[in-house]
Amino acid sequence: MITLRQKESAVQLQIRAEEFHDAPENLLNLAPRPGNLLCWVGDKRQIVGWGEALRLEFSGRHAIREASSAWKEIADSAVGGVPIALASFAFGSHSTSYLVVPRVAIVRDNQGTRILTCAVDEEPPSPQHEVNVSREPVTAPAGLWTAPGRMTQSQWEDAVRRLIALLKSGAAAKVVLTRDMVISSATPIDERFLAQRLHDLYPTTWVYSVAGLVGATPEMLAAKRGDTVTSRVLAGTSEPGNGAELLGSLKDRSEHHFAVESVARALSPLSDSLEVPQEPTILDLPNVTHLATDVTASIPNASVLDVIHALHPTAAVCGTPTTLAYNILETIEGTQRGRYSGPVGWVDGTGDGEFGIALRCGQLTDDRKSIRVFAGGGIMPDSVPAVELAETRAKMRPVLEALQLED
Ligand SMILES: C=C(O[C@@H]1C=C(C(=O)O)C=C[C@H]1O)C(=O)O
Repeated sequence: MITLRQKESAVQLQIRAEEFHDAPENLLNLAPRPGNLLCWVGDKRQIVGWGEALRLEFSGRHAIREASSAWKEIADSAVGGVPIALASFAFGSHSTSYLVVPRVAIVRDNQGTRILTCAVDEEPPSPQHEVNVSREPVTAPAGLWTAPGRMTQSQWEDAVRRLIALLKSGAAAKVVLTRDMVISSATPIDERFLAQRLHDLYPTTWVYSVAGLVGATPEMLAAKRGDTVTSRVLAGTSEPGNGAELLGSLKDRSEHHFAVESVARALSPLSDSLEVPQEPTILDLPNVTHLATDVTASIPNASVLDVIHALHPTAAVCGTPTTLAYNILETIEGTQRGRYSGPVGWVDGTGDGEFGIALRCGQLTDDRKSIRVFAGGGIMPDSVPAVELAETRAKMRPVLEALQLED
């Protein structure tokens, strides 16, 4: 595996691509061992990869922009096929972002299932051989326990109270506040198990695993195919089944409006045309119900990485106005979000790809014996701290349920 840090992209990717005849229904089962699963599993497209042919690391405020130009250079000089990478970007400028080209990737879309193998400056491995290697059995973790993260639940409620007071004094209109908790395990957590459970329990989400960040997001930051970009904005949350109440709630409608506005404002300068529905719809998930708006744009001459660079961070995960909200959340929340609430997804050599927002997820430690789970919610001047706390608990539920833990 070759790791490159910012601005070094003079490598040549070599690719082998073959049809995968008789591919199994479940591609996640193919990953041979825990520790290096790379995946993006949605209903229309599934990418399951393992091993790293190339890893690019970025940090600082321009991580996404730098990744975009590095990837373009690498993709343009690739030989043997169109490469694919999975990537996960930090929410803020303090943490590291990753773009990884899997050594082996199985890609399923409406054109069928393919095996891609990839290497830098050498012949890639045989695709057929790689899918027939022996596999370690997938294991459920045993002996799990939980502990608070940076704040206990009641400390977090206090932080929400302080934030509400600030918002009432006019410091910002909306700030998204995050909470974390830590799940520890006596045995290493197999991320193939976690990803499979998330997919089974939350089949309408996109399940991802990149460099130890594993989750199931319902929020599409940007999907780009040719010139067409779609973005699914979520903000405004209630218990499952309470869609009608959400549609009638002024607080949730304003919170949602801020998020849609931030996406429309970011896409507008790049777009030939932009469609923003007037009214939100309802997205029902097993753990929560959200207000949702699907924005569509026509954006020529840009890769999906350029589009997410323009979009991140949206008001759905940061707040309004962006810079004020960002500064406030850094002080009050104090949680190192890492790559939680940053863009996560895939990009191919043509610049097409899909990036969700890394929500409903946890970050595994290197030894996989613990996972830090994150969830947040948009706080408005009229928010109720106990309701916001319950919302974060519901948003943490996917990872807890997947690990067979109670809240
Ligand atoms: C911040 C999270 O979710 C975001 C915040 C929402 C809200 O405040 O209503 C809804 C969906 C997401 O955009 C999370 O899941 O951790």
